[in-house]
Amino acid sequence: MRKPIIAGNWKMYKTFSEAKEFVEEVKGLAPDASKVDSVICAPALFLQQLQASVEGSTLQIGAQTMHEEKEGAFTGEISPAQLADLGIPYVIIGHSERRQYFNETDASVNKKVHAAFEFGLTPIMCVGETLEQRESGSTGSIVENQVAEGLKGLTEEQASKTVIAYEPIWAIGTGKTATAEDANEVCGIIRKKVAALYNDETAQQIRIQYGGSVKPANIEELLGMEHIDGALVGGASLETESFVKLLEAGLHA
Ligand SMILES: O=C[C@H](O)COP(=O)(O)O
Repeated sequence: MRKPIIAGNWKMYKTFSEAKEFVEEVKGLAPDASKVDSVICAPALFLQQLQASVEGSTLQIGAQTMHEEKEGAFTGEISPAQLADLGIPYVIIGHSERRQYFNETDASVNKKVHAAFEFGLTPIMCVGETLEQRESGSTGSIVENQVAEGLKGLTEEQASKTVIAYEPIWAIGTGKTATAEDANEVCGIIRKKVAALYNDETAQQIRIQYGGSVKPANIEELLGMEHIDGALVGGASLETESFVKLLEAGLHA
């Protein structure tokens, strides 16, 4: 039985005051951590204070990206060592917006995933196809390739601890959700690929999230699917009420 992981990705939304107020309100409402992993991936600027404010609660704080090097002359970047030093447990790697606007590639995603493990962080590695790729029937091969390249060189143990977020790019922030069946089919392809790259045990352990216009109205159906173990949520993670509902849905998955 895989533990569901519901993660909000705030992207570049919220001021620090808004973020702190949100976390203060939600931290007492997050489910038992032995049943659901509840995560907010906040802007880097807020991580230290939010991490301090969730101490002792079941709400966890994650980062939205990081550099692959431990340190160096990389103006504006944050390193895995810096995140680890703050006690941040999760980091999103290779979100489609990072791939699209910040030139991240499967090769850089792979370096970052390795760096995350080196510093004790759990990567949430994003994969997903464009609308054009879906319409041309290449979703499966695109996603399989992203998974193979992203996990390249990881040990079996590391691979089993990686969280993979399947986010069809055409469903992000558009209100268009993949049907639960379609999302499950691609998550199944991902699990099968992990089995081929490693083995069945690793494939059964790895957690796969769906992301793309997830909201309280559709999360239960998505989480009811065999291969969907959680959600990576943008818009609906910005309001306390809807985020808490998403976390509660994790309890019934
Ligand atoms: O990381 C989250 C995804 O980009 C989904 O965003 P969305 O829930 O606003 O569609």
